[in-house]
Amino acid sequence: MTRPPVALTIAGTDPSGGAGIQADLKAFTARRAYGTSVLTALVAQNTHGVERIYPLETGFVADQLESVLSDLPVDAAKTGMLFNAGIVELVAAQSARLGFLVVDPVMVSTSGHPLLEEDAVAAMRERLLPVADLVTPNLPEAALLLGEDEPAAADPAAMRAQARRLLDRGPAAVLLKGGHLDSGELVDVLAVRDESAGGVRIEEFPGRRVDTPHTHGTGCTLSAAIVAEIARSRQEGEAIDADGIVRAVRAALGYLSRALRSGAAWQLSLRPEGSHGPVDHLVDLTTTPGAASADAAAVQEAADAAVQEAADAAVREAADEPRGPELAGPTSRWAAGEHSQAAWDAGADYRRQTDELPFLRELAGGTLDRLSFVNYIVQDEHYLLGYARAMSLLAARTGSTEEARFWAGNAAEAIAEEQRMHANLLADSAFAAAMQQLEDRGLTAPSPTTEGYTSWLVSQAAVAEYEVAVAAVLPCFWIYAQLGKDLKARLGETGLEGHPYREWIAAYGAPEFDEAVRQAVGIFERSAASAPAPVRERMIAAFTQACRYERDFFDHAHRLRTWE
Ligand SMILES: Nc1ncnc2c1ncn2[C@@H]1O[C@H](COP(=O)(O)OP(=O)(O)OP(=O)(O)O)[C@@H](O)[C@H]1O
Ligand SMILES: Cc1ncc(COP(=O)(O)O)c(N)n1
Repeated sequence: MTRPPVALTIAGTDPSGGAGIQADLKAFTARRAYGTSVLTALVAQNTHGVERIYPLETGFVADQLESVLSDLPVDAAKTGMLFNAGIVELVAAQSARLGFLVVDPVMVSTSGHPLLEEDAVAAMRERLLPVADLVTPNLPEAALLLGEDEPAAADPAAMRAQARRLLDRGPAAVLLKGGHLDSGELVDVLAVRDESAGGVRIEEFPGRRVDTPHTHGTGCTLSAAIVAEIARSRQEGEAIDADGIVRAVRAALGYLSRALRSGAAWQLSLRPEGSHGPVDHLVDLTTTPGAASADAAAVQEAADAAVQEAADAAVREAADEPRGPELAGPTSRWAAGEHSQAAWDAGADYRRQTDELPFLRELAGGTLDRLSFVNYIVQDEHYLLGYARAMSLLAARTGSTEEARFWAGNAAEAIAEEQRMHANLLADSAFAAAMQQLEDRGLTAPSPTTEGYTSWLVSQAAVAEYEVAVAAVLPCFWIYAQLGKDLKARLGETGLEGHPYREWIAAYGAPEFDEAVRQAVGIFERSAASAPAPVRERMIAAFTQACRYERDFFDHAHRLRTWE
């Protein structure tokens, strides 16, 4: 029996999705934990501030908690906005059932609105702090937890001292967040009980400030990410000692930093003036392909580079700098590491030639001749069957259950796609008429190019090294995803409306397809990383050859090329 790690958040809502329950659930999901939630207050707020708070009855908060705890094995939990003393007391009383408990002592929103009643601060200090495994105050919250007259720490030395004093109040660890420090260099200070380190271990996490107003919900996101890390460790049976806490905090800070940098270039609010937007909670899902496969440090680096690249691109775009004419850029968002990036680079010439083909230009412009398009679809149907055969062979050859499942699933999906395409074509009378013309001209059998490409794929899948066979099938995933994305970006929502080839473009630009591409690139990267150099060379050669076939496939379909 398997189950995912289970994380719980007890907090208020943010309908604009940047903070509170909504941020927590996104962070849980992005960090691969099953998210559950108990609401304390409904809050009308957005990136400009809090409008109104509608607290829920303590009894109803207790009922929700019971619904979750009586049914699900919560590995770790966090509290956010608890709003009043009654709810703080309730959570403290239930703390033993919450797994590893992170208390984010939310008191005031970024916009300055109180999120905790004054008389609840004492309950937080006396009842919740002592039972917490980790408390994550920002600078003003730490001061208030220590006492009414305590000044907020203004430098790392004062932060260390306050973190130690908070630890004396009972929690197992304190993460004092320095987001409110008045400097370009930020530091968060972690104090953890650790007998092997003489009682208390202090870790500092320095970081550079991201120059952005979009910090709404950073505290919520960070504590939720820590909970997800710890829930994963606990579900895997690890005890959470000082090392475990340090590791979880470090991983969560890395994620937050990527999310902050990725969201920094967003302009989400309809009224940008004075808006504090959210971070990009999903950053790891959209810019860290192959995350599960490669080694953690490399992934972190690749993710950081990818986020930086995306942020830079967005900034360039905002500055209206002229951009190159190419559809597909030189680096791909899907590259999972050096090997997949090297393959992508090796195929660059063929991809550029593909982008410049009349087929794709006319397709984007909606001027592509219907006969050419239908011919392409008919050839693609033949192709998909060959492709499915190649992937079935990969499923049969791999030693990994996970990879077998991936290839077999995609083989089945390719056949289903072939059948869908066929049905869709025949359902549209204009396309059906074009199909009849093709039949009349004897053009419905596999063309020499289709025959060549599919036979080559099946032979690679059958007799080349597994790694090389993976490389041969990869461009079909990757090039299509890139083309779909580029075409969609080029046309925009309005450009797609009423576009004659809308469905085809939408299918390849769809997020579901992204995930398949991410996995296929991940398998390639993993295979290459453990392959000897000559095999790696053959992988690049096979990848390039498939890119060349992709180019010819579009071109020859366009030109209705057939047997002489
Ligand atoms: N501009 C920034 N650049 C980089 N990191 C930041 C920035 N602002 C905040 N952080 C980081 O975000 C985390 C939360 O910081 P902060 O001290 O602002 O907590 P908070 O006030 O509880 O957050 P919130 O904005 O949700 O209220 C910390 O790890 C902090 O270092
Ligand atoms: C429900 C809820 N919980 C927490 C915060 C704090 O987030 P921020 O300080 O970034 O506004 C918030 N605004 N709303």
